Amino acid sequence: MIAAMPLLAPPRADAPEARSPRTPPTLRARSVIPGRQRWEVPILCRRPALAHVVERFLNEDVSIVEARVNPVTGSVLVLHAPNTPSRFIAGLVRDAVTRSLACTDAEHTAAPVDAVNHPDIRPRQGAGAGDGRVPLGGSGGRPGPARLGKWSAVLLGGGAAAVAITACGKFALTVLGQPLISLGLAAAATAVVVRKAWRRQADREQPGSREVAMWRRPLRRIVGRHRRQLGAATALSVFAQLAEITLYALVPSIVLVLARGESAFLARLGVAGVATQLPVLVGAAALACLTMAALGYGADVAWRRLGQTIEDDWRIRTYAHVQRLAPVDLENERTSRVNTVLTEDISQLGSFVGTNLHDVVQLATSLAVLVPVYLLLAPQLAWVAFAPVPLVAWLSFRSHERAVADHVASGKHRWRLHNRMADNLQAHTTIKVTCTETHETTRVSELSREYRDANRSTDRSAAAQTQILRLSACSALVGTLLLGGRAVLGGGLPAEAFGPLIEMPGNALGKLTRLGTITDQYQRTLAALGRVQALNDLPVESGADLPHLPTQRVKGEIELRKVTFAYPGRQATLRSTSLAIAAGRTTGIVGPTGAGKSTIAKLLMRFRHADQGQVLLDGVDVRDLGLSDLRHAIGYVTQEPFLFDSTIAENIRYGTFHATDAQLIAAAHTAGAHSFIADLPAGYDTLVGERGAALSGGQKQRIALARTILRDPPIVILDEATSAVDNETEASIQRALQVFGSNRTMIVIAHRLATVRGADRIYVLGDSGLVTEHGTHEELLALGGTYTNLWTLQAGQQVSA
Ligand SMILES: Nc1ncnc2c1ncn2[C@@H]1O[C@H](COP(=O)(O)OP(=O)(O)OP(=O)(O)O)[C@@H](O)[C@H]1O
Repeated sequence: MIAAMPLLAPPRADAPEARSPRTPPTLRARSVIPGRQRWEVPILCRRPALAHVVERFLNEDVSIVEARVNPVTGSVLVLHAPNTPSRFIAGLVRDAVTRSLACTDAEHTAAPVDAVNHPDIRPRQGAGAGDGRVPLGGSGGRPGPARLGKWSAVLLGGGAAAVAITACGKFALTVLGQPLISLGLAAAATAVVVRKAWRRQADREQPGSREVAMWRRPLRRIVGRHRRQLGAATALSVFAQLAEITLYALVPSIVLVLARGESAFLARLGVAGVATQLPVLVGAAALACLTMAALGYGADVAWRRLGQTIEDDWRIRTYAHVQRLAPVDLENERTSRVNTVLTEDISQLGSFVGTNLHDVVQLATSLAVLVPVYLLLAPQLAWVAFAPVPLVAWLSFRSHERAVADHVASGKHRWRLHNRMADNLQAHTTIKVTCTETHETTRVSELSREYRDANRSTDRSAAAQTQILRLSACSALVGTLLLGGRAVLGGGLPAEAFGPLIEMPGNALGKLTRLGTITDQYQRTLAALGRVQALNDLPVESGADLPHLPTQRVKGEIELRKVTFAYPGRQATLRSTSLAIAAGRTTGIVGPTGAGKSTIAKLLMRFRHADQGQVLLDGVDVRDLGLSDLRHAIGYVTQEPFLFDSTIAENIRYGTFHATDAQLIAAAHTAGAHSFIADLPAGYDTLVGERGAALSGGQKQRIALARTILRDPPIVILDEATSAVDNETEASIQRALQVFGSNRTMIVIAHRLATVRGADRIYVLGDSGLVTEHGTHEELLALGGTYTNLWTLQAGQQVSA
């Protein structure tokens, strides 16, 4: 029996990280891909009890599908919905670790975490009777004592404030009645609310946005050279908002004129008598209404257009940059990350400008009007108008955070349901074969019901939050009516000055309710800008400015001189490899899988660079040749060629866009593709589908071969380019290629020795790209080495086949 030990022992001296639970734990991203993240958390290393609690906290979170913590390595694996922002998950991991660490404190004062199924976890003696569950508080899932402490503080603070106001209510009212003091207090309180919310959101959802915000004028970077458009959209927004405020001010004034008979202010302006004043005021209101609608429409269109222009601008610029990146930056999972930046992040920049900036300008205009108007016309009411500002700002942030959490919760259910349905559709044959239709229908119904229930509670809370926000915003209206009415009755405020002020705070506060969303969007935009900028900062392939190499001057003599090369983090693929490829001849390269044959082609095309040694073309190091010229001189056909989702003709013409139909068909003939293309109902106009899905492997290879033949480069590399075609077709392609290949440097990489049999020279590679044999087919057979063994083996296989 394992001896009982403290529930969560403090970090051991030999633990990799010993820190106070108050300092944020160190997290290092190991891999972050949509739907799956792996983090390294040193503090969890060799602390099984802590790791177990972190795992439980994470698995209790609705946004996480599954979490696994390895106490030996301190690695945390999180599986989640692919559309959940990865930063959000990172925040959850950090939060779970912090909360688990905080339990170390809590165990002194409250119920322990528990003695659940883990031998390391035992309640401390006298620490309270655990019920076998982690004490979680409400939706936040925080340990009870922490929440209790927070609420006690709120209650104590509220109580103290109430006592203070009762005790010195008159004094407080007198102080608040000073407009500048009330304005200052409201501004300070709002600043505190915004700052706290900003930090919370930045830490939980968008790490990195704070750093980007430190850049000088991030908005200016986003907008770039479209400042004029920004100015025009801003002006339209400001005037539309002024028209709206005017309308809000005119309506109560009209009612006032009707009630009191006449407006002294208008009479002083020469518009006397209610019969004249009424149509003037109504006309002004109608004009304000029209202006508001027209300018509002103009502003909306201008902002949307600006958003789209910015998006378009960034996308084109970034895409052009991505095209010039080294292939190494676009391999494997990096492609999906780059794709996310090009699509989602750049859309975020555009949509923030297109939708949220409009709101920001309107809010700023409302406050810019509200403050001086109140200070001028009714300074004694200013505190009523300003007091709800921090409260509404706080509620706006809270409701937005809740909305995000709700959205994540329902997103998890939606993801499960969609996954199940997509799986079932793909597995329809299996389901039919196993007669499990009813079973699957039941499973989908259950998931659908869970999703419906999750949505119901999300909808309820969203509706409640909207109304709570409205209610708080309306409190300003009630306060203004109450205190303003009393001031008018007491003679301290002229009714004519009070009328236009009634609706103004409500209008401004209504806009303030969007503050949470705007701040959140701003942070997302900053984080997106950071990623877009990082992509744009990646170095491009060098060599565009190197000496020109006209294709017609290329002879095609290639040499690898003691080349050593290793992919990052791998053993050397080529170790001091040397080989010479004669100009205008056909050279075969054979060898076991992984020997480095394709790597030689990549080095020649400068997709990668040799760590040592040189790759020479016509005696010049390829690094000293113009990149575009070098690649123009080489035609490279791979085993798995890429076909675009268009017609066969367009795919063959890709790169030689002006080729005539006759040239196109001639190339297809040489590649052995014409006969099968001609048999298709739409011939050369046949759509090949996504990545050539509507064609067989051998057909795709022949189209790619035709594409290179049409380009007519002086050097051609066929890297298993005909591996998927049958022997007979390959033999006929080879016959056709003999004409095409005369006076052209051809490098044929193949496993099937029959493919290279006719080559002028064949290199046999061994481990680490070492050349073990070379010569013609006959010379190699005479050697009786590896090549002979392979040939005998393959010939035997053919005979038995
Ligand atoms: N992008 C890469 N990153 C890391 N390692 C790589 C990469 N590409 C290839 N390798 C490794 O380099 C070695 C040589 O690969 P290469 O594709 O050149 O072999 P090959 O001789 O052409 O093999 P095959 O006959 O199977 O096509 C292999 O061990 C492979 O795993």
